Amino acid sequence: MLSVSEAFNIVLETVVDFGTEHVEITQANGRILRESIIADRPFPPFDRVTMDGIAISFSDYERGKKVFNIEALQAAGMPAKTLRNGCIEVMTGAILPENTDTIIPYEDISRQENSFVIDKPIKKGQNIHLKGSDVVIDAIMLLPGIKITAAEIAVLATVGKTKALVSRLPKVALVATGDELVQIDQTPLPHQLRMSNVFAMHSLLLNLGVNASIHHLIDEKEVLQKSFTELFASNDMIICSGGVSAGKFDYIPEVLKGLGVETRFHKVKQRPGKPLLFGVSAQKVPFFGLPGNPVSGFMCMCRYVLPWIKKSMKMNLEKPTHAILNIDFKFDKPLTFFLPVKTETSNDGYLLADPAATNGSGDFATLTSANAFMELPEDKDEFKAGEVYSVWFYK
Ligand SMILES: Nc1nc2c(c(=O)[nH]1)N[C@H]1C(S)=C(S)[C@@H](COP(=O)(O)OP(=O)(O)OC[C@H]3O[C@@H](n4cnc5c(N)ncnc54)[C@H](O)[C@@H]3O)O[C@H]1N2
Ligand code: MOO
Repeated sequence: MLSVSEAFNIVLETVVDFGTEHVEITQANGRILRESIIADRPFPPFDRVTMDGIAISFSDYERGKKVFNIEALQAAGMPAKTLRNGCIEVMTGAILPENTDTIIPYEDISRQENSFVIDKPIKKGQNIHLKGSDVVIDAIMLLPGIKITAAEIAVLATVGKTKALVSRLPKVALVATGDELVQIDQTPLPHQLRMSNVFAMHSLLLNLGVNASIHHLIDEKEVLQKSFTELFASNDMIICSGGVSAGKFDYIPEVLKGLGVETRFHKVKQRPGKPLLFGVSAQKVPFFGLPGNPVSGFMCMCRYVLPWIKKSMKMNLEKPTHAILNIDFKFDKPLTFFLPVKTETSNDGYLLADPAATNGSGDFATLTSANAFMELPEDKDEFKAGEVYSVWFYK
């Protein structure tokens, strides 16, 4: 049986490319950029006044001049005026007037009829945001692979991009299998359940901006065979919940084989989620067969499926976050254990993880009081408070 890292590597080896598309800047939030964004001008594009006040030539002040005649007003949006020998009133955001090199705010001057008197010591070049001091022209401002957020949107806007080239989003089918499942708007009989798993998975996908169609298939080989044939033909990936363990009606591995889907692995040394199956169709459409137990499927989404989607969207994968286990914990099976934890930053800045009380992999209600899974390695049985392990966030 594979370890978590072996299984993860196999999953990442089979990433695909969903292609690219152009989207309007107002629709680009959360999408993965696929082009370099180049500065079409220096930033700031001109020497920019940063305080309301007056612009002078420092050499006049250096020679002992304290009273400056007001020659003109230079507001933001006006072309540059030229100083003769007094001062020009300037507003924040204005281009620096010609022949000036120093800005003195109103707070440090007093008005005398048609002049300003400098009341406080000043420094040459003060209160000017120099042209190109943030970014030089032709510099790369954004690289492909980043997630577009508000900060990147401002950059796109400032270089005049009305549209951005981003990764196309995959077309995903989410499939719930099992005769015990009913739709969520139905009242289940005593032996039935509402199909919660696929809706949780749908929500995890939405965090990446990815939508998915939701399907329910009953445990009948012919139904599974026919439906999966159609789903493989019309989707970029299939995420299936249930039917992958050892039960008499767990037909998924057999059905996949019949469809020519190559199983890359089935079962991983982990709890929950041991029966995880991963396969790839002849057309390179991946199939994630997640165990039906709700916490298992949820964890496998966070640990395997979402990173696969991120990498296929050519997103730079962030390094795993680490947290400090806050109380001792024991797990004595030779499996990696994914412990639901609630993380909190201590007053001295450490990320602490408190295990959430759970009844195991069927207890999805516990996930509401946690926000991450802590990955406890298979080669240890005892985990001590103060030890550091990686965490996979879902909130
Ligand atoms: N003899 C063995 N039995 C089991 C093994 C094993 O290795 N040998 N593995 C156990 C583990 S671990 C898990 S996890 C489950 C996984 O089983 P399946 O993937 O076949 O899932 P199902 O049997 O279809 O369902 C399990 C459980 O989850 C509920 N479920 C399924 N889908 C949904 C859904 N969409 N929404 C809500 N709940 C769902 C289902 O009703 C079952 O209670 O197998 C163990 N058994
Ligand atoms: O994945 Mo199973 O959930 O270990 O119970």
